[in-house]
Amino acid sequence: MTSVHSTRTFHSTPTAPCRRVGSLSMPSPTCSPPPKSRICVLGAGNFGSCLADHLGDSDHDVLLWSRSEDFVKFFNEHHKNPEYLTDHEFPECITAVGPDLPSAELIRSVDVLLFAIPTEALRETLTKLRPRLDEKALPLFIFVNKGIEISTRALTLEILADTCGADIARVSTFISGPSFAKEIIRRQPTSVSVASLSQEHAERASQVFHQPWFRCYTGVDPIGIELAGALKNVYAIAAGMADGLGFENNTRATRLMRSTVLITRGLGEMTRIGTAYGASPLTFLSLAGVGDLFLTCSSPTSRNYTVGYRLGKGEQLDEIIRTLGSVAEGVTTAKGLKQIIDDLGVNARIATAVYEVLYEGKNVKEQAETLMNFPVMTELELPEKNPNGPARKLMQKLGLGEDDAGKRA
Ligand SMILES: NC(=O)c1ccc[n+]([C@@H]2O[C@H](COP(=O)([O-])OP(=O)(O)OC[C@H]3O[C@@H](n4cnc5c(N)ncnc54)[C@H](O)[C@@H]3O)[C@@H](O)[C@H]2O)c1
Ligand SMILES: O=P(O)(O)OC[C@H](O)CO
Repeated sequence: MTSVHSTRTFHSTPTAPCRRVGSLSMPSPTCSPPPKSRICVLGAGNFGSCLADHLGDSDHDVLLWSRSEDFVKFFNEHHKNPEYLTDHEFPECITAVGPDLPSAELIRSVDVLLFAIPTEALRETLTKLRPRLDEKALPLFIFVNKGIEISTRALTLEILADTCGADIARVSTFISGPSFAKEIIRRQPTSVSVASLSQEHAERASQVFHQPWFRCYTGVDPIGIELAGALKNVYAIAAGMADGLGFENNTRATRLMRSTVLITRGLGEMTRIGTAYGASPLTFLSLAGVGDLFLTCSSPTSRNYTVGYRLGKGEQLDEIIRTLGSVAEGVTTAKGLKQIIDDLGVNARIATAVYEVLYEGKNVKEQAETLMNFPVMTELELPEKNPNGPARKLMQKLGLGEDDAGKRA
């Protein structure tokens, strides 16, 4: 078995921090600052850009890869992103690279590869990167996407195993939690879940990101963390739909009441699906679980909530996607999730209703009425842990046994 990352020591040049704190005045870190790392962020959309900015501020050397030649030129000249977060001025220590994917030489020179591209684009990107990886000097792999691949229903952990192999997947790390790019860029306090099958790698990734304004909490249930991040987007679409419908009264208090019910019922549903899948039910109480669900279901800043809201107002999905200007992963995830729900035989009425609006042309108002007309039901039910669930099969693909899965879930 290849010893992934074992030969790698992080760059640790002790330089004076070039930290710029945004609108919020934050105290200096109480812990010692993380060693300076060289990081390549893949994806220069909203999230890749804001994380590059945060990491640059945290005194790391940052390369920001984009597939657009125009972006690379514009960014390096003006230190601004021409398409996303356009008002923000980025620190000069961030260099844009691209449009070709990072070369083997560039990858050998970095400590961290941070992937901030949509889930649907990952398989292709990782497949192309694989031949450029030097197994003796692999960087730390970190992923922040929140989705399920439509055609395979795979989580990123599985996409990674398929494209880069189990050794890399076992030590890759997933960051998820309530975190809007627009707020991170303004240094609003943010806290996230950081999970890997390897606690050591989750801790390393956390050291790279952790600051008083960006707090990291580690865990070893990446399957649960990935599911939570992907599923909350589907419930955010549902919450947006409910608010878009308005039900005659759309005061803030009424909207809050609607989203509170959806969040609570959505959390139960997410936890049921996750448990049947083989994740730990506890993971859905994390920042990536209920934390992100609360944020995304109750904020118009969310693109997924916005998709739902505009559907509730009667707009067509094609038109919403065409004009959104950014990815809403809940739309594709709803499709993969529907297959997972059917395979697992889990009761997931909200996610199913969202799927039927998005892909079967069902009417939003009728779906809401159907949900509200279901008879009395047991409020909380958790399926038995499924010993043959998808998580177990994924663990086997990663060369890990039942005991390993059991310890984590
Ligand atoms: N924006 C947020 O607040 C936020 C927060 C947490 C997580 N995320 C997650 O981060 C991921 C990226 O989101 P975002 O907000 O940056 O989206 P975005 O739409 O703002 O940007 C997506 C980026 O990915 C690139 N991209 C798309 N397809 C690609 C392909 N085939 N190959 C290479 N690059 C490709 C685009 O060019 C763009 O730079 C999503 O999975 C999202 O769920 C976003
Ligand atoms: O804008 P959304 O709906 O993709 O949500 C962004 C983040 O996932 C919120 O944590």
